[in-house]
Amino acid sequence: MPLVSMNEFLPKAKANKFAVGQFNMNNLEFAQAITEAAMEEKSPFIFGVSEGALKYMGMEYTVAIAEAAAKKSGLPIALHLDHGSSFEVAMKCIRAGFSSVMFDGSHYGLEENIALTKEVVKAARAMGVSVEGELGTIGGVEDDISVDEEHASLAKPEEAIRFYEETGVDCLAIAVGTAHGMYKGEPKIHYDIIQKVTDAIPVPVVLHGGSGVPDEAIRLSIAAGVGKINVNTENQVACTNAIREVLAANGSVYDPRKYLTPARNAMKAVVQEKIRLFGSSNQA
Ligand SMILES: O=C(O)C[C@@H](O)[C@H](O)C(=O)COP(=O)(O)O
Ligand SMILES: [Zn+2]
Repeated sequence: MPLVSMNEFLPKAKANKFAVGQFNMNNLEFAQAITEAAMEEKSPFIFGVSEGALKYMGMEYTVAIAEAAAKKSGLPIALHLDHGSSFEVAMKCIRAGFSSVMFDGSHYGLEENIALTKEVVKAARAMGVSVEGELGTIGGVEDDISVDEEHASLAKPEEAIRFYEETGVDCLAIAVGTAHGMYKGEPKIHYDIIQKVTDAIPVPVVLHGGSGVPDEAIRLSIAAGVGKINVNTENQVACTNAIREVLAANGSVYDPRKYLTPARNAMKAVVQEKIRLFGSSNQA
């Protein structure tokens, strides 16, 4: 199966109240772990690739790995640019084979964010590629760039509704209290904002910063209208902890397969648990 746009599964997610996981791809082992977990769960999923990860893996390898995963699994998989910073980056990804892009204009004023996102939607739609937009500022560390809680700001429902109406994005990330990276305490999620936006627009709300959010908070977010959830840090932590454990037990190991296999298994377990929690098992 070729890579698909998020519109292959997000409308179904919104209608049937489940969420599709965006699991960030940082290297081959991440891609294998995510794909194996999704195959066992028969779940659609999204490979999220940040600009930093793209620089690390290289465009050709990234697209080739995602295409190989789609071909091997037969699952509906979207290859999605995560937090794309410009029209140019989005177009470069689409030309290389990405089936979905996020344009993150959240650091611009509302008018400029709308205008820039509209341009991306117009170009992407012509090529059958789905688009995610973002409104409000999500706290934490995203692709090595840190936004402290003081500068994080919640999305305003009326602005989010207007943003959707004017841009026509396929899903909308809004700041509702989650943050990128692990939490010190528990995140305070504003379900009322999710619900107000969900009731007024036909596309799902996206929850960024999915790592470390308690299961019940995830369930309540999905019930309020979240249809796509991004997870990266939990996989990074699982991967690195597994490697640390192997090397701590045997410092003379030098074959990467000896520590990357447990790392891959640990990430697969994380993804499988998330897929079950999100309710997307057997939705492929
Ligand atoms: O940091 C990245 O490279 C990706 C994240 O921004 C992703 O979009 C996301 O929201 C995942 O959040 P996390 O699970 O808290 O890492
Ligand atoms: Zn994010």
